[in-house]
Amino acid sequence: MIFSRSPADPSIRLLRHALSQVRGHFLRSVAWAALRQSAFLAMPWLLGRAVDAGVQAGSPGGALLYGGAFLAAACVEYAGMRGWQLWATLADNRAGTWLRTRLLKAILTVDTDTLQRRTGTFGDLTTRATRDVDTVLVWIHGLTTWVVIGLTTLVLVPAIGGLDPLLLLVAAATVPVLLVVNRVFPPAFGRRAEHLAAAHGARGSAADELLSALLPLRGVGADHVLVERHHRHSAEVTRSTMRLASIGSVWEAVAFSVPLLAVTTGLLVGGLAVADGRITVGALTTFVLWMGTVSLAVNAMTARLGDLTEARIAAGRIARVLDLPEPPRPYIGLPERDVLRVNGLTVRRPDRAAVGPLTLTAAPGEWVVLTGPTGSGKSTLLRAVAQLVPASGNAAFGDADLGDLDPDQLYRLVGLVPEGPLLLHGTVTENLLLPGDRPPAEVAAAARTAGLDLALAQLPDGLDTEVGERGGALSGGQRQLVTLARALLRDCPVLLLDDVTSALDAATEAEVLDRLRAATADRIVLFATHAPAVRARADREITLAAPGTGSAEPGAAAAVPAPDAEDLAPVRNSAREQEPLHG
Ligand SMILES: Nc1ncnc2c1ncn2[C@@H]1O[C@H](COP(=O)(O)OP(=O)(O)OP(=O)(O)O)[C@@H](O)[C@H]1O
Repeated sequence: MIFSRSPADPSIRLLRHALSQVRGHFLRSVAWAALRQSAFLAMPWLLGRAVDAGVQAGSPGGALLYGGAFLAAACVEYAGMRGWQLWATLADNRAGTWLRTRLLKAILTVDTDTLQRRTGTFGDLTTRATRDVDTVLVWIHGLTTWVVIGLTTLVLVPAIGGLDPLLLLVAAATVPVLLVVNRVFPPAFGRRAEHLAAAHGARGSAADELLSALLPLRGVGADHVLVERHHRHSAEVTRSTMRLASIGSVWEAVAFSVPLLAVTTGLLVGGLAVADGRITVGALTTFVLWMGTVSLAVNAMTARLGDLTEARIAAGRIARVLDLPEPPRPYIGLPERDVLRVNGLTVRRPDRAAVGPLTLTAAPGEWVVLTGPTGSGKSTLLRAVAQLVPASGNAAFGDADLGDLDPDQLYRLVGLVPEGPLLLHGTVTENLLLPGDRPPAEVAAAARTAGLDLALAQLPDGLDTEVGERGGALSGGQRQLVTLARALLRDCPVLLLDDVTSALDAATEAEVLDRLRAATADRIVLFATHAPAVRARADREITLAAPGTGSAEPGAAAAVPAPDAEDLAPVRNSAREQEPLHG
């Protein structure tokens, strides 16, 4: 039924795509399900024949023969069921891995602004990668059931008609009732399922925030706000779950009672037919068992319709993230070192003052400081240079526009160290090697350049020190040094450093900056900061205007020479780039 929908619908497109990834496993599960259902449908007939041979014809040999055939069919049914479930499970597992891998790739390659705009929020990415993917997998797993339902209809319509047309009429009478039931319930079920998915998403965000911000907010006595917010979202999840369950239970109960009523009616009608001698006791036995199968098939159909409704909603939520990445770009030949040219880079966000424009040219070995009032856009512009935020204007390395590069190639070229250092649970070394393995000598050199050796001297296990949850077992300054060393290990020709020394004491900061300056003699460094020590070591400085006050003309954020250490009066805004101080 999914295939009848418009392929333009992203959720249907995604469901189809996920299914096509596991076509082989799915078809095998279909074959096993068909085998299982054939045996399952034959069993009532064989039992009926055994009853007739034994009871009606008084032939123990015949009863034994049909009884044996019944057992053989039961064995085939058992084997078929195992094969069906095994291949269906393999199919949904593989589809899950494929979906999660795509989702993670998409999240890693897309900029956070776009992600937020398209998905509405950051936090429920977790829900998309877990609950939503699982919902799609339930649908894939249950899809084979349609084969079972189809086979049951194909076989049982003529078979029950062959027993007695009146019995077929009783069985057929259930169909319009079920059609009505399945027309009434899915829309309401779908709306409530959507509400539940959104509630899970909001709770995911609240949980994320609770984990990441609990400590800082506890410091100002506001941690209860996070806890209460999480409770509120949890309560909404409970309410939505109950609302969905209440309609789901009515739907299932109605769908279950209709075939049961049909069985009861069938027994009455069948009993009369036996009394009239129109059918045998064995045929009545067969009919009653087959009606049980009809009841199972109807239940399964109801459940599968519910799965499809939920899977479409979940797939739509996943598709909103998956549709984000740009098509893959080919690798292009690039020089090891070249000039960085930023031309009119401007970030515009809804309801916010534009940030930029930023225009600059920097040659290998140059340090350019980006300074300006709080909120003037230093971090945003660094992220825009790194292509992590959509921006107008452009940034190029030599002749290559950074926006045209494959993300992997881009991040070998441009290393961004963001303002808030992020470490993962593990040792210092493990955190340094997150981007990839490097020889110990290189790790030691990067650690030294970043001044990590100074910090490590205070730590019990040096590079093997455990950093704790999100680096919480290190000081803020130590965390900054680890993230700086991690970026240095990438040996990128362009380094974008966002206030990476803000948590260091003056002496450590001076030492780290001197080492960094020496180690980046052939690299371009763009440093966003207010720090006098950095500004004193820079070749040039670009001062951004306060938010909302900048000129719309390119060059409003232009470069001026960096001040000397002792001459750190506020720098002027200038619309022209001035001569560098050094080299
Ligand atoms: N994800 C976002 N969505 C919308 N606006 C944002 C986002 N991130 C930052 N901004 C806004 O962009 C502006 C520039 O922020 P940015 O962090 O670049 O400033 P900054 O100069 O680095 O500030 P600071 O000196 O405080 O680090 C601010 O007004 C900020 O509120």
